[in-house]
Amino acid sequence: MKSPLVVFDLDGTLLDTHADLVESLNHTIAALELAPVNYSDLTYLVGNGAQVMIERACKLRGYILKSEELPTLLQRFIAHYIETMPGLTQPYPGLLAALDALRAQGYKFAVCTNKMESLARILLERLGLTHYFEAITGGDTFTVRKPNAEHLIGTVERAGGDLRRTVMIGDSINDILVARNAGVPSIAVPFGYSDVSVDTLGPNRVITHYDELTPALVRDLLAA
Ligand SMILES: O=C(O)COP(=O)(O)O
Ligand SMILES: [Mg+2]
Repeated sequence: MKSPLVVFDLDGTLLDTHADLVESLNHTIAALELAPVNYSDLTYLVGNGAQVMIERACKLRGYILKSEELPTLLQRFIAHYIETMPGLTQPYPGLLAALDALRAQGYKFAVCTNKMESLARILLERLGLTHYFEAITGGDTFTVRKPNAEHLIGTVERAGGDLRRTVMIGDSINDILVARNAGVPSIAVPFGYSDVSVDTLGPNRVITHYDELTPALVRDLLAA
């Protein structure tokens, strides 16, 4: 039988990326002389990748981006973000202890993020976390991305897992929806980037700290 798999979203779930996202995003929109965004704006901006984040930040500042302006801005964001990473980004409290405890019981892990795969890989590598994950997929890995079920299904395949023995954990609507669309139980965390309270998204469970992500919890969700 295949090992049980826990699939993690990245921004706002595994890692608190807010300070660096704000900084690189503000560097990007400064090229248009737009006023900076702040941390609380991220709940609306993050969750669909860098391109959407830039588009929404411009909209928030009353500027409707022309499609031909986007590639240059995206490159500006990517260059700044790569140079900064890992910056102030850190795993959320208790994450590493939870991963170690689950791993000791035979659980495997993967990352399913709408961040670009290359950025996710660089960030996890610079934080020394890559070794935890059997697979890392991003918003540009497949032809579709979260909340499309195929993003999660493809991630589980690459990780050598079994969809029937998989749990998804995330901070926003796309994570709960991708789990539902793929028929996988979900756990929501309230400390990331959701503009609505995560319990209204309909996850199977909400945990407020990683000390609640125990082998017993994952086992219960898989058994249900
Ligand atoms: O970068 C984003 O906008 C979203 O990233 P996430 O899917 O890891 O939350
Ligand atoms: Mg997220």
